[in-house]
Amino acid sequence: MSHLNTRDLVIDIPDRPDAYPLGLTIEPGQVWGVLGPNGAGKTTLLHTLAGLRDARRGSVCLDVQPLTTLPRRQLSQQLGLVFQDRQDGFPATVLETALIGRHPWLSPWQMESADDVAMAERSLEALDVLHLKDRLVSTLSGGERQRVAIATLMTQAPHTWLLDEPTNHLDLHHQVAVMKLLTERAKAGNAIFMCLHDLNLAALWCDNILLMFPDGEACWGPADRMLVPNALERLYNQDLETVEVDGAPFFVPKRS
Ligand SMILES: Nc1ncnc2c1ncn2[C@@H]1O[C@H](COP(=O)(O)OP(=O)(O)OP(=O)(O)O)[C@@H](O)[C@H]1O
Repeated sequence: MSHLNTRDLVIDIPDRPDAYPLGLTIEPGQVWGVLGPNGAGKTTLLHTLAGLRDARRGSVCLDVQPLTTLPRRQLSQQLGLVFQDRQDGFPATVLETALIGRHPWLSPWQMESADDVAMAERSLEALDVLHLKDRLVSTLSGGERQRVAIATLMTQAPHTWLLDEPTNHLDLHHQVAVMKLLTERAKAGNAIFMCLHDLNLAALWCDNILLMFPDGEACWGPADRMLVPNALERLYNQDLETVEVDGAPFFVPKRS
């Protein structure tokens, strides 16, 4: 299995000075949470890790091979991305959308097999949207669409999963279900790297945390070392109260 890693990576945010260089190794079995205020560069980082944006400096590698030298198809067998926003390019059903996840594994013009369909259906079931498989994606609610996007990534079955705010639009039950699913995938050997806005979901489910500050500073490491009130208050410019629930910290914003 390939490890996604960065060497002295400086993401490219136009008109901003260089941010702190990132030297990350995203190991199989790990669940990473990326936290930071709006505009800190979380999505830019994710897109850079996926090879969709050029870095300003440094490199992103799968093992020792720079992403830029890998054919797109090979890359999408190794890593996949759930975007923060999606546009419906053309009318497609939920099942057809999930099956797009198989494209990196098929040759040009090859039709999906019964195994591919079964895999897509298993993913839709895991995300609790199988009952919607014949519906047009354009008719779904925000949370249903989000779950279809994660099911599509699951159908793609890359080693490394990059997710931009995967719990966006999800109700509480489905937020927990998705975090559980991601943790299970990590236990099965996948590497999970996601941007989150919910500190408490990060505290409950992530074992590694990257904090991205608006001035370009960054720090990363085990969750218990990163999720400390002082750092988080500075990160969000927001006073926090911390309580412990089931052995995990729970952060509540102070009203004044
Ligand atoms: N093509 C671009 N041209 C100019 N500025 C850009 C471009 N793309 C992104 N930016 C800016 O880069 C900064 C980082 O954006 P990014 O989407 O990575 O932040 P984020 O941390 O994901 O924010 P959010 O929490 O709001 O999703 C923002 O200030 C954004 O306006």
